[in-house]
Amino acid sequence: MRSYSLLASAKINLYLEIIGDRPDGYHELAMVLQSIDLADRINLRAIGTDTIRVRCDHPQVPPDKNNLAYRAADLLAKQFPDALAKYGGVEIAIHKQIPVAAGLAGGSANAAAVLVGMDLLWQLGLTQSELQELGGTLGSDVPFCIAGGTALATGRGDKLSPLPDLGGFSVVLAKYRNLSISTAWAYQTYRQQFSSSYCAAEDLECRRQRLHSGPMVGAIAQKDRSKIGQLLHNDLEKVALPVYPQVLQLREAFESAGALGTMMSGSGPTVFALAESSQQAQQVMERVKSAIASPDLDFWVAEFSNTGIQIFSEGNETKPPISRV
Ligand SMILES: C[C@@](CO)(OP(=O)(O)O)[C@H](O)COP(=O)(O)OP(=O)(O)OC[C@H]1O[C@@H](n2ccc(N)nc2=O)[C@H](O)[C@@H]1O
Ligand SMILES: Nc1ncnc2c1ncn2[C@@H]1O[C@H](COP(=O)(O)OP(=O)(O)O)[C@@H](O)[C@H]1O
Repeated sequence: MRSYSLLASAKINLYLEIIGDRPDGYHELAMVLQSIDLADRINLRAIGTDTIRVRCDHPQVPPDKNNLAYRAADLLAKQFPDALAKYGGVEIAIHKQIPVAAGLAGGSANAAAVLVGMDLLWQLGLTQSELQELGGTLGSDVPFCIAGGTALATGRGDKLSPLPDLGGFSVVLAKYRNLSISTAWAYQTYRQQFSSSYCAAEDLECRRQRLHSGPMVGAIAQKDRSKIGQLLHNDLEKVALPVYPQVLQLREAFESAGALGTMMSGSGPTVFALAESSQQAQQVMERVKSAIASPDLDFWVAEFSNTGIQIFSEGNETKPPISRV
């Protein structure tokens, strides 16, 4: 096969707790990550020359070496020079639906899709854990984006334990179009403000005591939707909401809109709310739209998904991914 088309799912953070510093300079985390069916389309095509080309239809996404999708292809080219010589380079076309720098892991999902797709294109035969090992060198969220579904993520977010699938949840997401939050800024600011309460890397007892993800994991095991809604948590809200009053206002509007629960996703600024059905999600969205009448606010209604990456060979297409509403 000379080309593949893939769908790369966004994620939301149902739970994000910062435990302390890590020797590698990152933060030790406990997160619950969830794939949703808001997805980018990635088309991969073998090309004659030994180059990597990226095209993307989003003005904020660099179509060059800084693109995470490019970096994923380059990583494989360096690891497997014989495959590059045998099969040639690759053209990566990215059709963005996932908003950029939004806390939804769009770039990580694109890198995950390139790793999964090029493994097929170059017939490398890598296992999922080998792909995740490679993905972890590109970004902390990439291993989850390869696996997808519902997972507990620890370490810097790259150590995954699968959790039971949470089918049947709908989710409404909202983001101010021209507002982005840098992940590095969010963690750095958290460190500046809260590092006095961090557990030291070697203090395992402190780390164990700090961890509060148990009730959320229990609620997921029981598929207790209202409990899951109540237990949503994100430590990064503590730095983002005071600095971005429009995100705080959005959170408050969702809080009053009758959803199961609401939270900022990852480093933000996207805010999401969980609903029992797509009908309830639509109602929540309409209430928030009438509470905040801003032309700069974009909304999406999506469903929880149990896959990270979906693969289609050329000509084997399915319904188009979710788009903005
Ligand atoms: C916050 C989260 C929550 O899922 O997602 P996003 O909001 O970016 O989607 C993740 O932790 C982001 O993962 P990802 O975006 O892959 O992060 P990376 O590229 O590995 O790191 C970006 C920057 O965030 C900081 N970082 C990241 C992960 C971590 N455990 N500790 C950190 O301190 C580091 O300063 C790093 O420079
Ligand atoms: N393929 C890609 N898709 C989106 N953003 C990308 C990509 N490659 C690089 N980037 C850059 O990565 C940064 C983070 O984007 P993204 O992954 O969408 O956000 P987040 O880390 O909040 O989930 C942006 O500044 C963007 O320019």
